[in-house]
Amino acid sequence: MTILIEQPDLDSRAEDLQKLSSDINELVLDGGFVVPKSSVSCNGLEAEELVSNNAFLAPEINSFGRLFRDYDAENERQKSVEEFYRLQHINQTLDFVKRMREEYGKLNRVEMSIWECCELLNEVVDESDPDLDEPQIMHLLQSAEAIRKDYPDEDWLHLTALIHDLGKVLLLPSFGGLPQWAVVGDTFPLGCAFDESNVHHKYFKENPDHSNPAYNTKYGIYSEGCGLDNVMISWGHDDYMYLVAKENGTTLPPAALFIIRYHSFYPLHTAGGYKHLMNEEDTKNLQWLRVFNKYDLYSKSKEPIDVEKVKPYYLSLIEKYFPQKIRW
Ligand SMILES: O[C@H]1[C@H](O)[C@@H](O)[C@H](O)[C@@H](O)[C@H]1O
Ligand SMILES: [Fe+2]
Ligand SMILES: [Fe+2]
Repeated sequence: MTILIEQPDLDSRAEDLQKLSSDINELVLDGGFVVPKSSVSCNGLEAEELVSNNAFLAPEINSFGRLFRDYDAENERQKSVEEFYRLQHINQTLDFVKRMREEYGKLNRVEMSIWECCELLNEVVDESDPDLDEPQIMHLLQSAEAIRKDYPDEDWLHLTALIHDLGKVLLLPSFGGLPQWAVVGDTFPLGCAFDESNVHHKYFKENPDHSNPAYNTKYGIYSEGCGLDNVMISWGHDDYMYLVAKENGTTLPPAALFIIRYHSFYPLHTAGGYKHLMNEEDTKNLQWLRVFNKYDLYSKSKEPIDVEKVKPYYLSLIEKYFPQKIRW
């Protein structure tokens, strides 16, 4: 027990509190990323072994003092998040996704390096996220540094974390200035019934595909085990960044591309919906995505990262896995 004999001045109390909160954060992070280390390499794709032993202890509260991904909480922020999902669920249709993929697949808008894009992301605000109001570059670095700490030898995972949300530049005018509902938020397949594992599922009722008999059955236009590569997923930052990485000839492994492409597909990777569309390869890659997801979600905190300090490391990874200038 501690006995306080003197009332500390306000400044030093504020400092103490800050220190305490950063210690707690440190603890939460340490406790939050307990994933068994192993020497598995990505090419061996033995993440399964790694995940099944996963002793993961997730932190319970986000930096607003609330549960992570609590879409039913009663507060102002949730109201705007819900409005975001209403628009997203009404406007994402199979036809829209097809048009977007074709249009953005041309990669004829901008030429720049990966790091330049990281810096651009600071201009971007994500209205779908109930857990984050820090600049996006902090989120990239926080998730990359957290996964690097637990998987020091898997440098491909560090870079994957750094770039996974870069597709959010679609919100910027030079990338077409798409509306939030066409860029962020959880993703889901089009061309088959909307599963109840989607958050705020009720708003799909107003989506024109909902009443189309070709699209509103369990399989819709797909078949059992057809593979996610053949499924049209709602358009946004995931699929765009996947296209950018792939078409610019990244040497990142397939698991990295899978993570980038499906990291917002919570209805599948967290809620377990739509599994009937997966093939064997998806099942293997999903193990890595699940590892990644913990770091993506639970590293969101107020703990700042010294950008200049870590920048040289990430520049070396970018150089290893990407050409200098790439097409966006
Ligand atoms: O609000 C979040 C955020 O926008 C993430 O970047 C995305 O990956 C999530 O799935 C989404 O729900
Ligand atoms: Fe994301
Ligand atoms: Fe993210």
